[in-house]
Amino acid sequence: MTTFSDFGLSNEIVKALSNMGFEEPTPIQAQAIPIGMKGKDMIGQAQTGTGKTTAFGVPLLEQIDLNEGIQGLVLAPTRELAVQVAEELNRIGQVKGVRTLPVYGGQDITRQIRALKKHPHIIAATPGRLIDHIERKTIRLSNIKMVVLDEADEMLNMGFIEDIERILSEIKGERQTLLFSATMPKRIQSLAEKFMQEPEMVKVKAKEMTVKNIEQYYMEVHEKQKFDVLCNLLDIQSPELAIVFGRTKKRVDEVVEGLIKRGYSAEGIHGDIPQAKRDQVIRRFKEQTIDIMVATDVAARGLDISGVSHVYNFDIPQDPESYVHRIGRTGRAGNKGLAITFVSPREIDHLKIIESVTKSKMAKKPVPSFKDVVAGNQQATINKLMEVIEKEEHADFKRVAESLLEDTDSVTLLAAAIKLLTKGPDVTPVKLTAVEPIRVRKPKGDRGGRRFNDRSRGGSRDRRDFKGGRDRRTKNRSSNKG
Ligand SMILES: Nc1ncnc2c1ncn2[C@@H]1O[C@H](COP(=O)(O)OP(=O)(O)OP(=O)(O)O)[C@@H](O)[C@H]1O
Ligand SMILES: [Mg+2]
Repeated sequence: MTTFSDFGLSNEIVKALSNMGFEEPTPIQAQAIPIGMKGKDMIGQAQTGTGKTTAFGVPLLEQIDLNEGIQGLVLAPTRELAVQVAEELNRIGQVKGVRTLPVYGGQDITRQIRALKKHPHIIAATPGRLIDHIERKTIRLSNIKMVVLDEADEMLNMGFIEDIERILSEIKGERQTLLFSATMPKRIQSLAEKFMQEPEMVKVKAKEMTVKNIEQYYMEVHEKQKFDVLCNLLDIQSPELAIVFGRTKKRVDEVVEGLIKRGYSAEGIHGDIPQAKRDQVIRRFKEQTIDIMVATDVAARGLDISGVSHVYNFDIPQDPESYVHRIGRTGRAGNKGLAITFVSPREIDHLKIIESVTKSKMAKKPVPSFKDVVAGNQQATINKLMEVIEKEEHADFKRVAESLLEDTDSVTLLAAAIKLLTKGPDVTPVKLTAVEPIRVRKPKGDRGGRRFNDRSRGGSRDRRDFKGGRDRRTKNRSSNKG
């Protein structure tokens, strides 16, 4: 068995990894850490949830000299991801004393400037805000030894290329550049050629782009039925935590509103929601104060939230990469997960393209019948009853129960209790604006498909959703949006 100590790491880092419960390196870690430690440039690809953060984090942390300034830089496409990467690097780096600071748009810049004065060693940033700091001279990149582009392909999709170029041009001298993602569209090649020196390709071989421990299904659902089917599934499957992906910000808002009307605890996250609120939603979701998070693709990449048992694609994703990343929010670090994609009848061709590019098959699952829903709700009640018994929360009620049993038999009493506790069909009206189905557009003389690999030319994605929200750089710097 390979262990982390086989890589010639410092005792502090080995200890930190063991404190985190990482007993052995994952395949991408086993391949990437030795190459990273040699100082080589690298392109790393491995499936979602397989530990890419630690794969680049360890060689990065090992290079840090505690007496120097900012020496490492991780760029990420979204603000939440920058925060999460910083958290993970801080956990691994703490025994050694390495400090990582997240720097992202939407957060008070003076607060960031104050934090920068405490001399972090590594910055995990979204490109737009980092450029703000470079311009203000509150961050200097002159000592940078290593740059990591996490979710590099997504940063390209979002049009961050110029920002990245600008940032890298600020870094003089020798630098090691790493580029990581679960998906590597061909376009990455040009990025690599431009910014990297003879990069090693590290790819964890897998037949499918998605991990095996995620069960994948699709349901053929008419637009108008989607909301009721979602509610039924939530009742039947009672996910520990669920992420529901919708196509647009408006869609997310409407689904959240509908879910709340029907009594679910749900909140939304998308690019127009103020950063403080976005942070709060993520926090509440992690703490399981809410158990459903409805999101646009802003939450599709990199987020690692334990307990996410179900992903529902309320709207089918625009492209195969998005599908891979969305469903990859479940089934992480070897856990099981379930992903269900709603497909309207006219989107079946689009579904086939996703299946063929990702080389994974989604089994068709029938929409739940009325009987399934009733049975599901009853089962949920029974689970709740058994949980009370297990936790011994019923002691105070024993006396009442005994006195009730003097006049009524136990089966009758229990049946009445189950009836009372079981959720009936909730038909509270919910209004959703219909979205157009995604159609496969076949270019002349082409059977379609391939072009979906290359989103930069596809252009069908709702870009408006990303403005500001995904830290896109805006012209108006003073708004501090990027
Ligand atoms: N060696 C290890 N042993 C056990 N758990 C690990 C190990 N390495 C990482 N993990 C855990 O696995 C989870 C997923 O890791 P990470 O977020 O780095 O995945 P990823 O490959 O970057 O996924 P994505 O493509 O979705 O960004 C995290 O909770 C992390 O703490
Ligand atoms: Mg990641």
